Amino acid sequence: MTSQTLNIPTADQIRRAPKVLLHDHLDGGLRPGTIIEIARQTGYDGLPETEPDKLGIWFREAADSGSLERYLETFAHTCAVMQTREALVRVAAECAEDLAEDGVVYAEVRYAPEQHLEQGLTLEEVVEAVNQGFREGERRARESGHRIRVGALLTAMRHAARALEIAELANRYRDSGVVGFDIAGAEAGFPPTRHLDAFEYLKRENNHFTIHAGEAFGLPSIWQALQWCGADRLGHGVRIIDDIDVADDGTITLGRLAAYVRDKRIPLEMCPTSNLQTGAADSYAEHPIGLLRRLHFRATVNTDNRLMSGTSMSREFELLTETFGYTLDDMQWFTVNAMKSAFIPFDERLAMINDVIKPGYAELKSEWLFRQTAATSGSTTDLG
Ligand SMILES: O=c1[nH]cnc2c1ncn2[C@@H]1O[C@H](CO)[C@@H](O)[C@H]1O
Ligand SMILES: [Zn+2]
Repeated sequence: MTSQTLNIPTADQIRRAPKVLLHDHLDGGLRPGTIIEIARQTGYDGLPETEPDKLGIWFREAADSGSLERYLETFAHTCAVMQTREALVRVAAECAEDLAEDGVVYAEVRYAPEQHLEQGLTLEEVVEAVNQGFREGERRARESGHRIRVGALLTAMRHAARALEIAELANRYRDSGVVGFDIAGAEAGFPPTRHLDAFEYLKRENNHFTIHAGEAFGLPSIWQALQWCGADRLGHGVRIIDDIDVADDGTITLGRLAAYVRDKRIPLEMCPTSNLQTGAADSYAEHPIGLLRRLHFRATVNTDNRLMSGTSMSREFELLTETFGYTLDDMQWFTVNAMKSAFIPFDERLAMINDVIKPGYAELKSEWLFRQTAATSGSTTDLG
C-alpha cells in the first residue's frame, strides 16, 4: 500500500485542515436560533417553526425537493430577517465565526443586496453592514484562536433587472471588502446573456465575476457564461459532464466546451450536497466531481447553503472522503485549487498557499506519518 491510499483524513483532521470556500450564500447560512431571535425582534411572523432544531430540519427538508425553484423558495424566510442594519451585521459576523470554527481560512461569501431593501436600507447601507459584520466576525474568530479572511461577492438576481446597478456597486466597493460579482436565482429561462451589460461593464473595469451556470440548466448556460459573458469562474458547472463521453472501454473524450474549461483552468465551484437536493446530481458516488477531479479540471469544494443543505466545509469533505477515498493530498489539491481561483490579488493568494495552506497540510501529514511509525514500532501512543 502506498501513502496515497493510506493517509485518508479522520473527521477531526478534516475539521482542523485549512479550507478555502468560494461559494457560500450569506442568506443560506444563518444559525436557526438567530433566525428565530431576529424574527421575534422585528415582528416577522412567517416562520414555519419557532424552535431552533425543528427550524433547521424544516429548512433541510423543504430544500430537499429535487428542484432548484423550490429550493430557492426557502430563502424568503432568511431574507425576511435580514432587513435591518443590526440583523445584517449579526448574520455576517456569525457567518465568519462559524466558518472559522470549521477551519475555513479564506472565504468568499455572496448575497444579493437588492433582497435586503424591504425596510428602507439603501444598497450602500446593506453592503456596509455586511462588511462590518465580516470584520467583527474575523476579529471574534481571532480572539478564539482561529484565523479567517472573508471577502464579499455581490450577487444580482437573474430574474430581476438590476444587474448593472449591482455590478457598479461591486466596483465601487472593490477596495472595501467586496471582491467580485455573481448572478444567482432560477437558471432555466434566465440565461446569463440577459445581464450582458453588467458583465461588459465589469470587464471594462478589470473586475472579477462568477456566474451560477450548469446547475439547473445544461451546456448552453455554461457556454454563454464563458463565451458571451466572460465569467472568471462557474458557480456549480456540474453539467459540464454532459460534454464528456466515457466509452464502455473507459476511453474518455472531451467535447470542445469541456476541453476549453479544462485547458483554460476555469474554476468550478462545486457544491455536492446542494446538487443532490436540487436534482443536479443523483448521488454522491455519481457526482461529477469524482470524474472531474480525476481528469484534473480546476474543481473546488463548496457548501452553497449551509443551512438549507445542513452542511459545512468539513461535512462536504467527509462525504467526499467516504465516497471517493480522498486523502489529505486530494484535500490539499482541492484547497490549493480554490485559493488559486480566489478573486483577491495574486500575491495575497500565493501567501495564503505558502504560509497557511501548505504548512497546515504538512503538519497533518506529519501526524499521520508519526502514527504510522508508532504503529510499526509497536508503540501504542495515541495522538488523538
Ligand atoms: O444554488 C443556487 N443556485 C442559484 N441560486 C441560488 C443558489 N443558492 C442560493 N441562491 C440564490 O442566491 C440568492 C443570494 O444569495 C439567494 O437568495 C438565493 O435566491
Ligand atoms: Zn449558489
